[in-house]
Amino acid sequence: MPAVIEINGLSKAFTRFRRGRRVALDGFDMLVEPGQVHGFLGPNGSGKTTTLRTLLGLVRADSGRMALFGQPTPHGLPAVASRFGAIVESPQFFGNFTGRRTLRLLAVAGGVPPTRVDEVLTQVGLRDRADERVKAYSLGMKQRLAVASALLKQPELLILDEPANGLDPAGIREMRDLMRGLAAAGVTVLVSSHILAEIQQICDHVTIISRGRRVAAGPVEAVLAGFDHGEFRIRVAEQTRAAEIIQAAGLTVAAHPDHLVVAGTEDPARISQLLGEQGLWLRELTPLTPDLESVFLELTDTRPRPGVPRQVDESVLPAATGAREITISVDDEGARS
Ligand SMILES: Nc1ncnc2c1ncn2[C@@H]1O[C@H](COP(=O)(O)OP(=O)(O)OP(=O)(O)O)[C@@H](O)[C@H]1O
Repeated sequence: MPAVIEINGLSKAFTRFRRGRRVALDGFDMLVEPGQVHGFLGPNGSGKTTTLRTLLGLVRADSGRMALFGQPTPHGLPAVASRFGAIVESPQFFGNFTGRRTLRLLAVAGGVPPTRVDEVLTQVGLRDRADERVKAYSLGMKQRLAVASALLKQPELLILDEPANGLDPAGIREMRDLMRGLAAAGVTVLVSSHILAEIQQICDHVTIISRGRRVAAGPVEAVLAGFDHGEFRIRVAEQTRAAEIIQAAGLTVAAHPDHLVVAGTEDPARISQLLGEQGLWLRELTPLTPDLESVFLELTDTRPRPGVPRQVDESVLPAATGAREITISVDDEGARS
């Protein structure tokens, strides 16, 4: 079965009047396989929207190859148009139309049976409000209407650019549940977002982009595992003495104001034994497992630094030196390569 989305070496620079060229994509690669809920992460200005717009034929690439369901794009788009739905720009609806009328018109225009309208309204949880005018909808309801419009064709792939943008926590949660439901129904989902905790909760795979290049890709857990340094946070009453004992045993210790970070052993029992033998009792011993946010900040080098103003468009930063790419794939037997 061909990949749902395959992008190789995609490059795009925008030429701005009297302001020179801005490189948005610089040899970007991406692979999305059927059934994945794939998170697409990157700082502001890293090239996410440009990638999606180029894939959908809205922007012309300078170079590189892209395919949707094995069909090269943009030329092959008509052949696969009925197989995917995408919300890449903020959708604009007529405020005076009801949600139901909006979807009915879109169904007619797309040659979709009108019975689909109620199905998608139910799917996105808008059925009770379907006969209200769109201008009375909250932002979250408008987002759902947009998702409903993309679902009319029963797509195999749904592409969502920042679906949680502007939503309150309840709205984000609803959007998350909606995406989970779609994934459970077998829809492949590609979702770009800044909300890393959300991505970590709903996505099984991830691609991280920085300055127009892929810097990490693979199953979320495998990408995180690549950043697991096998550290433990410990709290103990006599911190200085504890640090000396641990160091003397050949482990490494970093002291923080109210805790120590210990590395050099995979076995937490070793730490408690070392300290217990010297009459020191642990108040806390926690494995430090990386989360997507810390991995993202490390890979994209966008961690805020005290006293240093942050540049919000990543594409204007000087290229990071020593950037590494982590690509982790899992073969059919589940073995990592
Ligand atoms: N039409 C355009 N003309 C000129 N520059 C553009 C255009 N579209 C995008 N860019 C520039 O390309 C770079 C990448 O933009 P893009 O919108 O793809 O980033 P993004 O990762 O989606 O960012 P955000 O998370 O802020 O939406 C930015 O510097 C942006 O200003």
